[in-house]
Amino acid sequence: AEPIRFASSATYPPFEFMDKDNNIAGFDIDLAKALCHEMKAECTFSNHAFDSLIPSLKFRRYDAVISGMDITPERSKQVLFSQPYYANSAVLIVRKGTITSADQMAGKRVGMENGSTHQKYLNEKHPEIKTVAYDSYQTAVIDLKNGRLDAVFGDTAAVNEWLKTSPELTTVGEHIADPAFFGAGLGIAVRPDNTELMAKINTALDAMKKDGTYKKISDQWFPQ
Ligand SMILES: NC(=[NH2+])NCCC[C@H](N)C(=O)O
Repeated sequence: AEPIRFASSATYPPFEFMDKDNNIAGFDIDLAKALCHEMKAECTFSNHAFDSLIPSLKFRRYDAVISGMDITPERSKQVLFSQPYYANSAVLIVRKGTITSADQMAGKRVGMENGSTHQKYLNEKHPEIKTVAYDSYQTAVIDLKNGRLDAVFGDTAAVNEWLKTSPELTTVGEHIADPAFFGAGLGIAVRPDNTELMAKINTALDAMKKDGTYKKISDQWFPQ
């Protein structure tokens, strides 16, 4: 059988990142590997810029995208999403002792990844904030630390991971989960005509949610 080629943007721990041995790793990767085991399929993984994932999926460079990707109405016009596999929310981070409340954000420079739902949300809902687009969240966080940005806006689970290694940063304001922008959770995407693969993925997800495999992987990456 042909392998299933998965693509991710591996700059977003704990979802996907390059580990110290330069292997792609993370919650999404472990989940995809378990899915492939369940589907009795061979899987490969590759790393790309986040904003190229959907266009290259359409060009058949790979078969599926798993990349901390929100299931949004807009993306659903271009790709077919699986059932949600993770419920998320978004939050702002700043350097401690700078901004203390979300109502101080007017005119501030906020970084986020190009093509992300966070970018779209801020551009549409908060035109008073100056958005700065980055190739990857990793670079945005570096610029927040060195003062080129006032804040970074990202998924809560990813933000929590950055905070672990950046004691000088902290969250500010509420967690945002507006479904019009952030959808119904994270999903795996395939081409719209690939209903066969999607049916297999959803069946495998159901089985893994039922037999405890999903919980085991989730507990490992998101310890309570
Ligand atoms: N692997 C990544 N870099 N993912 C970024 C995802 C950001 C956000 N959850 C979105 O769907 O737009």
